[in-house]
Amino acid sequence: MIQLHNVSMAYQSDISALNGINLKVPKGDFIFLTGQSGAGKSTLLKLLYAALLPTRGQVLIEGQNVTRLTRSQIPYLRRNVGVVFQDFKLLPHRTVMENVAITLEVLGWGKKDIGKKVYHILKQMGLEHKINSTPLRLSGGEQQRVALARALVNDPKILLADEPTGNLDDENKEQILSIFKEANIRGTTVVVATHDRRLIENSHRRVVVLEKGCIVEDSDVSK
Ligand SMILES: Nc1ncnc2c1ncn2[C@@H]1O[C@H](COP(=O)(O)OP(=O)(O)OP(=O)(O)O)[C@@H](O)[C@H]1O
Repeated sequence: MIQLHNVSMAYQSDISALNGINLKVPKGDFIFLTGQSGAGKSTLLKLLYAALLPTRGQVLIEGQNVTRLTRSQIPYLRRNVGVVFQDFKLLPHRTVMENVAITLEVLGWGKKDIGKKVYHILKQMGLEHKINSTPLRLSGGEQQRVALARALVNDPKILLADEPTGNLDDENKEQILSIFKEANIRGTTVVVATHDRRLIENSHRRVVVLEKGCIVEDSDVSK
Protein backbone atom coordinates (compact mmCIF):
# COMPACT_ATOMS: atom_id res chain seq x y z
CA MET A 1 0.00 0.00 0.00
CA ILE A 2 1.20 3.48 -0.90
CA GLN A 3 -0.25 6.35 1.15
CA LEU A 4 0.33 10.07 0.88
CA HIS A 5 -1.16 12.25 3.61
CA ASN A 6 -1.35 15.97 2.95
CA VAL A 7 1.94 15.93 1.08
CA SER A 8 3.53 19.12 -0.22
CA MET A 9 6.89 19.50 -1.89
CA ALA A 10 8.66 22.73 -2.75
CA TYR A 11 12.00 22.84 -4.56
CA GLN A 12 12.23 26.54 -3.73
CA SER A 13 10.63 27.94 -0.63
CA ASP A 14 7.89 29.89 -2.38
CA ILE A 15 6.91 27.54 -5.25
CA SER A 16 5.14 24.25 -4.55
CA ALA A 17 5.64 21.40 -7.02
CA LEU A 18 3.05 19.41 -5.02
CA ASN A 19 0.38 20.82 -2.78
CA GLY A 20 -1.67 18.93 -0.18
CA ILE A 21 -1.68 15.56 -1.96
CA ASN A 22 -3.80 12.79 -0.43
CA LEU A 23 -3.55 9.49 -2.27
CA LYS A 24 -3.96 5.80 -1.45
CA VAL A 25 -2.81 3.11 -3.82
CA PRO A 26 -3.76 -0.32 -2.45
CA LYS A 27 -1.41 -3.28 -2.81
CA GLY A 28 -1.73 -4.83 -6.26
CA ASP A 29 -3.32 -1.76 -7.86
CA PHE A 30 -2.29 -0.34 -11.24
CA ILE A 31 -2.65 3.42 -11.64
CA PHE A 32 -1.73 6.10 -14.13
CA LEU A 33 -0.61 9.54 -13.00
CA THR A 34 -1.20 12.11 -15.67
CA GLY A 35 -1.35 15.86 -16.16
CA GLN A 36 0.40 18.57 -18.13
CA SER A 37 4.12 19.13 -18.17
CA GLY A 38 5.15 20.59 -14.81
CA ALA A 39 2.05 19.27 -13.02
CA GLY A 40 4.19 17.34 -10.51
CA LYS A 41 4.14 13.73 -11.79
CA SER A 42 7.89 13.09 -11.61
CA THR A 43 8.10 14.83 -8.24
CA LEU A 44 5.41 12.54 -6.86
CA LEU A 45 7.21 9.43 -8.16
CA LYS A 46 10.51 10.62 -6.65
CA LEU A 47 8.84 10.85 -3.23
CA LEU A 48 7.85 7.19 -3.55
CA TYR A 49 11.43 5.95 -3.78
CA ALA A 50 12.85 8.56 -1.41
CA ALA A 51 14.84 10.41 -4.07
CA LEU A 52 13.12 13.47 -2.55
CA LEU A 53 11.54 14.10 0.82
CA PRO A 54 8.31 16.08 1.15
CA THR A 55 8.45 19.52 2.72
CA ARG A 56 5.16 18.70 4.47
CA GLY A 57 3.03 15.62 5.11
CA GLN A 58 3.72 11.90 5.20
CA VAL A 59 4.61 9.29 2.60
CA LEU A 60 4.00 5.69 3.69
CA ILE A 61 5.22 2.72 1.67
CA GLU A 62 4.01 -0.66 2.96
CA GLY A 63 3.25 1.08 6.27
CA GLN A 64 6.75 2.54 6.55
CA ASN A 65 7.05 6.29 6.92
CA VAL A 66 9.55 7.28 4.23
CA THR A 67 10.07 10.69 5.78
CA ARG A 68 11.51 9.06 8.90
CA LEU A 69 13.98 6.73 7.20
CA THR A 70 17.63 7.22 7.96
CA ARG A 71 20.07 7.35 5.05
CA SER A 72 21.13 3.76 5.71
CA GLN A 73 17.51 2.52 5.66
CA ILE A 74 16.74 3.93 2.20
CA PRO A 75 18.38 1.03 0.28
CA TYR A 76 16.06 -1.38 2.13
CA LEU A 77 13.03 0.57 0.91
CA ARG A 78 14.42 0.51 -2.63
CA ARG A 79 14.72 -3.28 -2.60
CA ASN A 80 10.95 -3.33 -2.79
CA VAL A 81 10.61 -0.63 -5.42
CA GLY A 82 11.59 -1.04 -9.08
CA VAL A 83 12.01 2.21 -11.01
CA VAL A 84 11.99 2.83 -14.77
CA PHE A 85 13.05 6.19 -16.20
CA GLN A 86 12.20 7.71 -19.57
CA ASP A 87 15.86 7.90 -20.51
CA PHE A 88 16.42 4.29 -19.31
CA LYS A 89 19.60 5.12 -17.34
CA LEU A 90 21.35 1.95 -18.58
CA LEU A 91 25.11 1.62 -18.19
CA PRO A 92 26.41 2.13 -21.74
CA HIS A 93 29.57 0.04 -21.44
CA ARG A 94 28.00 -2.95 -19.73
CA THR A 95 26.14 -5.73 -21.53
CA VAL A 96 22.40 -6.24 -21.28
CA MET A 97 23.05 -9.18 -18.95
CA GLU A 98 25.28 -7.06 -16.68
CA ASN A 99 22.81 -4.16 -16.64
CA VAL A 100 20.04 -6.41 -15.36
CA ALA A 101 22.29 -8.44 -13.03
CA ILE A 102 23.17 -5.30 -11.05
CA THR A 103 19.82 -5.34 -9.23
CA LEU A 104 20.53 -8.82 -7.86
CA GLU A 105 24.23 -8.23 -7.18
CA VAL A 106 23.29 -5.33 -4.92
CA LEU A 107 20.94 -7.67 -3.07
CA GLY A 108 23.77 -10.18 -2.51
CA TRP A 109 22.48 -12.99 -4.76
CA GLY A 110 24.95 -15.72 -5.80
CA LYS A 111 26.42 -15.72 -9.30
CA LYS A 112 24.66 -18.89 -10.47
CA ASP A 113 21.20 -17.75 -9.31
CA ILE A 114 21.77 -14.34 -10.88
CA GLY A 115 22.61 -15.96 -14.23
CA LYS A 116 19.46 -18.11 -14.16
CA LYS A 117 17.10 -15.35 -13.03
CA VAL A 118 18.47 -12.73 -15.45
CA TYR A 119 18.29 -15.12 -18.40
CA HIS A 120 14.72 -16.03 -17.46
CA ILE A 121 13.49 -12.42 -17.37
CA LEU A 122 15.36 -11.43 -20.54
CA LYS A 123 13.75 -14.40 -22.29
CA GLN A 124 10.33 -13.25 -21.04
CA MET A 125 11.06 -9.84 -22.55
CA GLY A 126 12.10 -11.37 -25.89
CA LEU A 127 15.70 -10.24 -25.43
CA GLU A 128 17.60 -13.50 -24.95
CA HIS A 129 19.45 -12.98 -28.26
CA LYS A 130 20.71 -9.57 -27.05
CA ILE A 131 22.21 -10.69 -23.76
CA ASN A 132 25.78 -9.84 -24.77
CA SER A 133 24.98 -6.58 -26.60
CA THR A 134 25.63 -3.20 -25.07
CA PRO A 135 22.68 -0.77 -24.79
CA LEU A 136 23.85 1.52 -27.61
CA ARG A 137 23.40 -1.35 -30.06
CA LEU A 138 19.73 -1.72 -29.12
CA SER A 139 16.59 0.02 -30.38
CA GLY A 140 14.66 2.37 -28.04
CA GLY A 141 12.03 -0.31 -27.38
CA GLU A 142 14.70 -2.89 -26.59
CA GLN A 143 16.48 -0.49 -24.24
CA GLN A 144 13.22 0.18 -22.45
CA ARG A 145 12.65 -3.57 -22.05
CA VAL A 146 16.14 -3.95 -20.56
CA ALA A 147 15.32 -1.13 -18.11
CA LEU A 148 12.07 -2.93 -17.25
CA ALA A 149 13.90 -6.22 -16.80
CA ARG A 150 16.34 -4.50 -14.42
CA ALA A 151 13.43 -3.01 -12.43
CA LEU A 152 11.42 -6.24 -12.30
CA VAL A 153 14.06 -8.96 -11.96
CA ASN A 154 13.69 -9.20 -8.17
CA ASP A 155 9.86 -9.16 -8.30
CA PRO A 156 9.53 -5.82 -6.47
CA LYS A 157 6.39 -5.03 -4.51
CA ILE A 158 6.08 -1.71 -6.35
CA LEU A 159 7.01 -0.67 -9.88
CA LEU A 160 7.31 3.06 -10.66
CA ALA A 161 7.66 4.21 -14.27
CA ASP A 162 8.19 7.77 -15.44
CA GLU A 163 7.00 8.37 -19.01
CA PRO A 164 7.99 4.82 -20.00
CA THR A 165 6.67 4.95 -23.57
CA GLY A 166 7.91 8.46 -24.42
CA ASN A 167 9.78 7.76 -27.64
CA LEU A 168 8.31 4.42 -28.59
CA ASP A 169 6.10 3.42 -31.52
CA ASP A 170 2.69 1.80 -31.03
CA GLU A 171 3.94 -1.77 -31.22
CA ASN A 172 6.61 -1.15 -28.58
CA LYS A 173 4.10 0.71 -26.40
CA GLU A 174 1.79 -2.33 -26.50
CA GLN A 175 4.67 -4.57 -25.51
CA ILE A 176 5.63 -2.33 -22.57
CA LEU A 177 2.01 -2.12 -21.45
CA SER A 178 1.65 -5.90 -21.45
CA ILE A 179 4.83 -6.23 -19.37
CA PHE A 180 3.28 -3.85 -16.81
CA LYS A 181 0.06 -5.85 -16.82
CA GLU A 182 1.89 -9.16 -16.35
CA ALA A 183 3.92 -7.74 -13.44
CA ASN A 184 0.68 -6.45 -11.95
CA ILE A 185 -0.97 -9.87 -12.30
CA ARG A 186 2.02 -11.36 -10.42
CA GLY A 187 1.19 -8.96 -7.55
CA THR A 188 3.34 -5.89 -8.18
CA THR A 189 1.67 -2.53 -7.54
CA VAL A 190 2.24 -0.41 -10.66
CA VAL A 191 2.36 3.40 -10.84
CA VAL A 192 2.95 4.90 -14.29
CA ALA A 193 3.39 8.65 -14.89
CA THR A 194 2.57 9.53 -18.47
CA HIS A 195 1.20 12.09 -20.92
CA ASP A 196 0.21 9.31 -23.27
CA ARG A 197 -3.57 9.45 -23.57
CA ARG A 198 -3.82 6.41 -25.82
CA LEU A 199 -1.81 4.31 -23.41
CA ILE A 200 -4.17 5.34 -20.61
CA GLU A 201 -7.34 4.83 -22.65
CA ASN A 202 -6.27 1.38 -23.88
CA SER A 203 -5.48 0.20 -20.38
CA HIS A 204 -8.75 0.73 -18.50
CA ARG A 205 -7.00 1.36 -15.18
CA ARG A 206 -7.34 3.97 -12.44
CA VAL A 207 -6.28 7.44 -13.59
CA VAL A 208 -5.14 10.21 -11.21
CA VAL A 209 -4.85 13.66 -12.81
CA LEU A 210 -2.48 16.28 -11.42
CA GLU A 211 -2.71 19.98 -12.16
CA LYS A 212 -0.28 22.53 -10.74
CA GLY A 213 0.71 20.16 -7.96
CA CYS A 214 -2.84 19.19 -6.91
CA ILE A 215 -4.96 16.13 -7.64
CA VAL A 216 -7.89 17.41 -9.68
CA GLU A 217 -9.39 14.08 -10.79
CA ASP A 218 -9.26 10.45 -9.65
CA SER A 219 -11.20 7.79 -11.54
CA ASP A 220 -11.14 5.44 -8.54
CA VAL A 221 -14.81 4.84 -7.82
CA SER A 222 -14.13 3.22 -4.44
CA LYS A 223 -12.57 6.40 -3.08
N1 LIG B 1 15.10 20.06 -9.50
C1 LIG B 1 14.16 21.00 -9.55
N2 LIG B 1 14.40 22.26 -9.08
C2 LIG B 1 13.46 23.22 -9.08
N3 LIG B 1 12.22 23.04 -9.57
C3 LIG B 1 11.91 21.82 -10.07
C4 LIG B 1 12.87 20.76 -10.09
N4 LIG B 1 12.29 19.67 -10.65
C5 LIG B 1 11.02 20.03 -10.96
N5 LIG B 1 10.79 21.32 -10.62
C6 LIG B 1 9.54 22.08 -10.78
O1 LIG B 1 8.51 21.37 -10.10
C7 LIG B 1 7.30 21.37 -10.85
C8 LIG B 1 6.84 19.94 -11.10
O2 LIG B 1 7.81 19.30 -11.94
P1 LIG B 1 7.72 17.75 -12.33
O3 LIG B 1 8.99 17.42 -13.03
O4 LIG B 1 7.34 16.98 -11.15
O5 LIG B 1 6.49 17.79 -13.37
P2 LIG B 1 5.98 16.68 -14.38
O6 LIG B 1 4.49 16.66 -14.28
O7 LIG B 1 6.70 15.41 -14.15
O8 LIG B 1 6.43 17.31 -15.78
P3 LIG B 1 6.88 16.58 -17.14
O9 LIG B 1 5.65 15.91 -17.67
O10 LIG B 1 7.33 17.72 -18.01
O11 LIG B 1 7.99 15.62 -16.80
C9 LIG B 1 7.59 22.18 -12.13
O12 LIG B 1 7.16 23.49 -11.92
C10 LIG B 1 9.09 22.11 -12.24
O13 LIG B 1 9.60 23.28 -12.88
